[in-house]
Amino acid sequence: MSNSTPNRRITRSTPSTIKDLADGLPDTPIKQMRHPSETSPFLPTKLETLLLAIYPVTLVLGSLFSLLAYSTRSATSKYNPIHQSYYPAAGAPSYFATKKNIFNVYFVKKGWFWTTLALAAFVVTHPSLGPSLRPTVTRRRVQAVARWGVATTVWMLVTQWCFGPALVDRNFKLTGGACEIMEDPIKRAEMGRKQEFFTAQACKASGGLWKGGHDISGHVFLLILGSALLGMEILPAILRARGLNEERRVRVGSGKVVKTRSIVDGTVKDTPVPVVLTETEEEYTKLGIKVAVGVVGLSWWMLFMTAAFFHTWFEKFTGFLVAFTAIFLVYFLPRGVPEVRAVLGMPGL
Ligand SMILES: CCCCCCCC/C=C\CCCCCCCC(=O)SCCNC(=O)CCNC(=O)[C@H](O)C(C)(C)COP(=O)(O)OP(=O)(O)OC[C@H]1O[C@@H](n2cnc3c(N)ncnc32)[C@H](O)[C@@H]1OP(=O)(O)O
Repeated sequence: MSNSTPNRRITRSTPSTIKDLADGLPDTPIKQMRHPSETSPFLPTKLETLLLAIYPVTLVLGSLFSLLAYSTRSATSKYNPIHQSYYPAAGAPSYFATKKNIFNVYFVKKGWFWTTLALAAFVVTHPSLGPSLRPTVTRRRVQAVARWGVATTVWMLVTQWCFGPALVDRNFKLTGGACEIMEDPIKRAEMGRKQEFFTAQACKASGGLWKGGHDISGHVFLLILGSALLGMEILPAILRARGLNEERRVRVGSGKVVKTRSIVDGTVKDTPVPVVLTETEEEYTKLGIKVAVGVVGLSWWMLFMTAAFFHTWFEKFTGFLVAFTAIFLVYFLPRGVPEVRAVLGMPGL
């Protein structure tokens, strides 16, 4: 079919580059070479697939580890699904199998803060988004903050507050869960007055047991979403620093699927200019990347530990599924929908 089809929407006005002119022509062999594949823009590139595959592989390996490792089989306490941990904690197979381990308390339980801090460090220091360490507002910085905003909204709705209890708590109740105050008669009476506790946090804080429903793993969700967010943001910068550039596919206003190099529909306005950095700026740039890589690395380790010592297979699977849905919304939907891309942009473009 040629580009002159009457109902095809063409958003460009006057062709200003050779690429623009080529896009206006019928499908010639040259043009077909420029669009060698019409693969869905919603799908990750090969490198992204490989990197994203680390998550399910980590979950499976962690779960297998807990089944096979000598330390878990010989531990004096067993995994208790009601306490959601090895109980009593003193007999847990590893320091990382206890809820009070320092990385859980200060890193995962404050995970969104660390993710935000690492992203902020990258956004203010990396020259691909704006002048290093200067408070200049650039399109790329605004779009990076917009992507963070969407991810933060999803994190909040899933784990913190969704016009009342968070989605994980609502799901827990919908699947038959409830808060059971077992021992303390005063607390039991208090629970009677309040009818019931609606969130896992309120329930546990009152000494109750949050049991009976399906508890989507908040750890798996947060660790995957936070580290993938950082990974997807810094990947183009890391690749470019090594002289590489993995082409992603996007759908442009005319409906065509093209490689990112060919975007000419106005959703990306400027081309990267080579930046010359002072030594200090370069130091900060490297530091920004290092902080992000550090947070990604620790998140991966904690994901592995979570897979090995906490939750059921199904709880980990649903945590993974919800995180991947959010990653799709922030990083893959914009590739296929130009209107969303105009707002959220794409890292490195
Ligand atoms: C480009 C960006 C620009 C930004 C611009 C803005 C301007 C900035 C100015 C300045 C910047 C700096 C400021 C930024 C501010 C940012 C805003 C914030 O983000 S502040 C929010 C901080 N709060 C968090 O981060 C909470 C994160 N935590 C959570 O969401 C939850 O705690 C979550 C999801 C991690 C987990 O919830 P679960 O622990 O209740 O549930 P389950 O994962 O299902 O676990 C069940 C049980 O199993 C244990 N468990 C599971 N895995 C474990 C593991 N691996 N180790 C130990 N225990 C484990 C858990 O501890 C839990 O037990 P048990 O409830 O504690 O009794």
